[in-house]
Amino acid sequence: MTTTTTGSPDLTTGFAAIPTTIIGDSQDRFGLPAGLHPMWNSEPFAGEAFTVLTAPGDNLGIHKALAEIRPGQVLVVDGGGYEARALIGDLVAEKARAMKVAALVIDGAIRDVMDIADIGVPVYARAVIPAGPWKNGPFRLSTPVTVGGVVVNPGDIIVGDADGIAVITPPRAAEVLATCHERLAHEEESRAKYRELKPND
Ligand SMILES: O=C([O-])CC(=O)C(=O)O
Ligand SMILES: [Mg+2]
Repeated sequence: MTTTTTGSPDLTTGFAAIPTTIIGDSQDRFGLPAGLHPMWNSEPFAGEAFTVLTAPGDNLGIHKALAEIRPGQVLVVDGGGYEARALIGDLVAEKARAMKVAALVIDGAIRDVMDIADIGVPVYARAVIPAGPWKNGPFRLSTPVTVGGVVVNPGDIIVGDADGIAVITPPRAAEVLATCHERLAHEEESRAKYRELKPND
């Protein structure tokens, strides 16, 4: 079954300026995939999820997804967390850049990591390994998936920064974004106060 609910572009853009830590804290510290890390020092991003569920180590579905994905969307791939075979490399990253994809979030491994940094598409994954992918399927597109233990539905808002990934469900997005702004203001107050502390205060 496919569930597609779309967040408004304004809300999605609004989240790009919010740290993933604050987003997590603003939704009871849920919605934060574990084990996926930025593969290079990319800029923060936010976009809607285009999901792929694939057999571990097989990227046929990723190629099919890149023919359908829209500019600004985030390709979210449930590869079952398999780390022994890369699901993408520089060629897939080149394709993603051409399609103006906001980022690639891979619950699996990648390769060609140096070239990917040059290409400039943010990529989050579990591991780097030279072994390449099979290209046989099976796969499903635009279906609910799990990445790093978090369910991602097509159209969920995906945010990434140096700390990792946050997932926001569109029906809660406006409320979560408002809570994020409150928390940012509160943290700024605490930060200012702590800066004034002297030893033994
Ligand atoms: O062979 C593949 O599909 C993965 C890869 O190395 C690339 O995308 O450059
Ligand atoms: Mg390659």
